[in-house]
Amino acid sequence: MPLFKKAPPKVLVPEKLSPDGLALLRSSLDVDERKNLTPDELLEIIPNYEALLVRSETKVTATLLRAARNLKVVARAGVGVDNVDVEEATKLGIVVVNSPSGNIGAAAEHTIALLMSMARKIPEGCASLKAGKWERSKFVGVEVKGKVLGIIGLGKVGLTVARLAKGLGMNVHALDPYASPAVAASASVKLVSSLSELLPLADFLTIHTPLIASTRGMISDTELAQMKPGSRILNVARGGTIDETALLAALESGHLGGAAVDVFTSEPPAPDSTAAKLIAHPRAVVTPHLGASTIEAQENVSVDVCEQVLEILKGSLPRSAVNAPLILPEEYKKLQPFVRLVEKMGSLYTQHYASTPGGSMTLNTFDLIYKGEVASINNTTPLFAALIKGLLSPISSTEGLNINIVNAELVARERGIFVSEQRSRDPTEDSSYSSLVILVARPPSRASSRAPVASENVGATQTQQQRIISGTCSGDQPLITRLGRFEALFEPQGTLLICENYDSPGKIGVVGSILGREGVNINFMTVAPVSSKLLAAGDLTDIKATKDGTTDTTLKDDEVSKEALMILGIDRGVSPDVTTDLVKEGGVLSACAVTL
Ligand SMILES: NC(=O)c1ccc[n+]([C@@H]2O[C@H](COP(=O)([O-])OP(=O)(O)OC[C@H]3O[C@@H](n4cnc5c(N)ncnc54)[C@H](O)[C@@H]3O)[C@@H](O)[C@H]2O)c1
Ligand SMILES: O=C(O)[C@H](O)COP(=O)(O)O
Repeated sequence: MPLFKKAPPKVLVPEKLSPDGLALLRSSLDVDERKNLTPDELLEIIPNYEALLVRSETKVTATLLRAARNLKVVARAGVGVDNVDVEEATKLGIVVVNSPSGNIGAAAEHTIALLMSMARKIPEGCASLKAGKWERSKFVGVEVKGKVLGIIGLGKVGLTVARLAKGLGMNVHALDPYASPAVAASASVKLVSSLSELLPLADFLTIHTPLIASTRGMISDTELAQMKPGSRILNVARGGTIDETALLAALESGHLGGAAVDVFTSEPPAPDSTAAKLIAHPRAVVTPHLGASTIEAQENVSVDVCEQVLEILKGSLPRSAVNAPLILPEEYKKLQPFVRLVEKMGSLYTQHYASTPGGSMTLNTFDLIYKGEVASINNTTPLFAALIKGLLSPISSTEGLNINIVNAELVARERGIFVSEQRSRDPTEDSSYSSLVILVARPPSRASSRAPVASENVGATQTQQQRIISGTCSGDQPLITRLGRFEALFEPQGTLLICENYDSPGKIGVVGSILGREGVNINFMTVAPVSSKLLAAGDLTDIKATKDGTTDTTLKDDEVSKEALMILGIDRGVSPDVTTDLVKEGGVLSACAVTL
């Protein structure tokens, strides 16, 4: 069965990405590889695409994002998202994902390769030999063993570089105000507390920070002057962390013994720029942003982001959204089935309750209650977003309403939907389920669109029985366990016909023949009786509550227990005429079709 019901979503790939990831997309998406597009060409075609896959060359500007009417995701096949206007993407509800660790090893190894090249003058020796010369005494290098490597930024790449450098026998000192002393100690790295402490120590200095306000121009004339004469510097992080003019001057004056640079303030550097002069300097070893350019790293990042693109276009959670609350990888597996469940519950709510004649979304204030094991999920933002998406997707065009974890709260606020999330770690009242999610509609009130998850006490909801849906997950499979006053057990999947009726002989046959007349096949059927707990509690007013919140005065007390919901899985949607006939001719109390 195709993954997407309509035409496959279109994906634009304007840069070279490893085919391994793209192969994952091609079976279900329309992948368009268009290299060497000018910014104007990109702007012109971007409205046709739902996903954009880039590396560091494509500038994903605010103008481009605003023009991208159908864009749901920008995937950066790499770490740095400095070429993407993440703030604008967030405002527009476009998810930005990256691959935070796919190229770490490659970047660290490239740093070591440049370090050794610079120490042993490999590029110069190589160029000289290729030019037909044999100049052995000209290219005498230095050993790195026993030398001090200073690292600025002891994150993923910095720490990997530290470990590799320790293997080469170097003494490693690092400056990173946010690094864990325990992690540094585990890699035998001595943490220092300031640049002025680190710079005079280092024989080699390497930068591994992001380019942010505190690191822009972090190494300039003053800092270079504090380094040992003849020391060497490396930048495989981001252009702009080292001031290129100051670096060129320090090389020209002979103060620095060498510089190895993979990244530049402007890429590719303009012909007459300072960076171009730096590149031309004889003691500079340079590469054109090749830190992540290994077959392995490109496979890693490509597969990583392509998987995420598929997830997002299917409406699921991305692993590494840059502009969304972080979902811990260990929570992802646990969360995913519940995200699907809650979205289905929201959609069922709108289609079942809002489809009541005269019904509407007037009950727009909800309790979303997590009970049992699901209550231990710390980050419930994806569940909140799934509810908003489920509630609204049946009543809005998918193009217009691009709800995701990034913009759900804003959309909810704009739509006047208020959700109070509550949790109870107590076992669920129905001990056969280890987790239950309960959605209860409350009379409208003005509150925050998303009240904090806090309460351990969910007793307050017990009187709000009318519009209530509860569900659980069996493995990865969402199941609805309660719909209104009926105890159910069905998969919220496909088109379902939900009929309320008196549980009497022959009813199923009549419904079946009306559907047969219309050429509708029944795939499965289940009957949901009135909740035994409600009957035991004897609150008949509550039991007699109708779907639209009023009380059914025609229902005799002894008839209550005979009521049931008939839930039929059918192979297509049915017209309102069919549901009207079911009530008129089939003798059911109410009927509605939902597609989940
Ligand atoms: N050349 C390439 O192809 C290539 C490949 C991969 C990564 N990178 C770049 O390498 C850099 C590091 O990547 P990462 O994945 O290790 O990032 P990371 O976020 O894991 O690590 C960055 C570290 O810098 C530290 N830091 C932040 N501000 C600092 C400051 N003012 N002083 C000292 N330390 C500071 C942070 O605490 C963090 O530990 C990034 O700029 C990334 O874009 C380049
Ligand atoms: O941020 C990154 O991942 C690196 O700088 C690699 O960039 P690239 O994908 O353009 O090689």
